Amino acid sequence: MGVGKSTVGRLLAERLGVGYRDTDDDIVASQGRAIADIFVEDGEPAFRALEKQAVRTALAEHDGVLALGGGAVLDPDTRALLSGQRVVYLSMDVEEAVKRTGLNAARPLLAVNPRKQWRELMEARRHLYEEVATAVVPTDGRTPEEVTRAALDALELKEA
Ligand SMILES: Nc1ncnc2c1ncn2[C@@H]1O[C@H](COP(=O)(O)OP(=O)(O)O)[C@@H](O)[C@H]1O
Ligand SMILES: O=C(O)C1=C[C@@H](OP(=O)(O)O)[C@@H](O)[C@H](O)C1
Ligand SMILES: [Mg+2]
Repeated sequence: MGVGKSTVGRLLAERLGVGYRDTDDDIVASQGRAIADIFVEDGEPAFRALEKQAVRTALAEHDGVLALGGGAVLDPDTRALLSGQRVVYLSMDVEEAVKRTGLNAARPLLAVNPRKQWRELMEARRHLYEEVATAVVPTDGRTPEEVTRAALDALELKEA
């Protein structure tokens, strides 16, 4: 969360001259509610079910760059769908994460004690990110443009 998937995903799509899509945006559009409201009103399991369907639909319909939410990889079927795709894992350390997400109430899982929550989520998820990734791109101390360039290099893709 907060590493720059949505920001860099959009830039990467621009550089490649392909479309961009973000499963969180798809969920917000189809539900007509913010992510935080879905968590509060329906709970996390309901959000994960929507997310699983959103990823499945986007992977079937969309040919370009797709940004996922940080928890999408928790679902084993989603991880299976990602195999055979180019998947970039953007990484950062906890202090950078707190800077990027600190004052933003849009991420319900970081609403209370963000530093501790972020560390715990990463401990639980890091191996899943590593499992699905075909490229790992560190983002600490890099601008979104620099991260995008590093992602293009890691994927061995050229700008359009
Ligand atoms: N490389 C970066 N350096 C500094 N800030 C960044 C960088 N990438 C993204 N951000 C900022 O961090 C916040 C979270 O970015 P976002 O793209 O929404 O992350 P994600 O989709 O991974 O949660 C935004 O305010 C964004 O402008
Ligand atoms: O990591 C997570 O569990 C989540 C990440 C968020 O997306 P970003 O990773 O784009 O912030 C969003 O899907 C939701 O708040 C849950
Ligand atoms: Mg995002």
